[in-house]
Amino acid sequence: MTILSIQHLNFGFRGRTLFKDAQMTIPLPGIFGLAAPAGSGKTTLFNLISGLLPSTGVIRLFDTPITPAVVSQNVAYVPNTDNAAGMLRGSDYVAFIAAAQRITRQRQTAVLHTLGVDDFARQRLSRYTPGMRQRLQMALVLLLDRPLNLLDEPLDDVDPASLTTICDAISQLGRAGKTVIVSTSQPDRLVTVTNTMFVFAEQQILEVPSGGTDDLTSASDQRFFK
Ligand SMILES: Nc1ncnc2c1ncn2[C@@H]1O[C@H](COP(=O)(O)OP(=O)(O)OP(=O)(O)O)[C@@H](O)[C@H]1O
Repeated sequence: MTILSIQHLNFGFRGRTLFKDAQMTIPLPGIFGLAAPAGSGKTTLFNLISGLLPSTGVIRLFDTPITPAVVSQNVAYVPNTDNAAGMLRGSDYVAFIAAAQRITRQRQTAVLHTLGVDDFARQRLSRYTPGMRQRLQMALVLLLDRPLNLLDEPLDDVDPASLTTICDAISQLGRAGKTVIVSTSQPDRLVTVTNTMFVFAEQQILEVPSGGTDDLTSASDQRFFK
């Protein structure tokens, strides 16, 4: 069963083409990077995979064309946006989602502890640093326990301790047989979790087989990376 298959993807905004007859395939579970400069289409690709944007292409998850039901059963998507529910405490936010998803209190407690979120769970989300916000989001990803996880820049701009903690959680997902796609505009931050990267070049999505960030210089324009 193929995890993700994208064929003949065409998409752009206001006359700017981001993807032109692009393909992308993930045949087996694993951890994958999506390394591209700011503004090149990483968030757009995640929105297309999760059906939030319409495309003319064919996108299949687990051999099934995407529908809201297929996405909600199989995908955890962490967008790279500030949480709108800023007045909520982190613990309330987790409890709200855990109740909707029927996740036990025991599992919540264990996962929040693993991510070190229990240290600041009582604080309001509006006071969170990027590292705290991403650790909380990562805790939710572990709790949701979905086969495909789309993480939009969870490592960019976080403090060193959060970087290590989040990388450990991503590795944990990989060991559990989940698939994770981690976008970044700072590919050096991904090297401890994967050396398999997708990059964008000439409106195509290319897989860089291995070798970490060295290969990115030839596949994409390194000047644009932060
Ligand atoms: N709703 C929209 N309407 C018009 N243009 C958009 C819209 N969303 C994104 N774009 C444009 O599409 C391009 C790709 O944006 P996208 O957010 O997918 O890039 P990105 O690689 O995720 O960037 P970043 O690293 O800054 O998050 C950008 O030029 C952006 O301005």
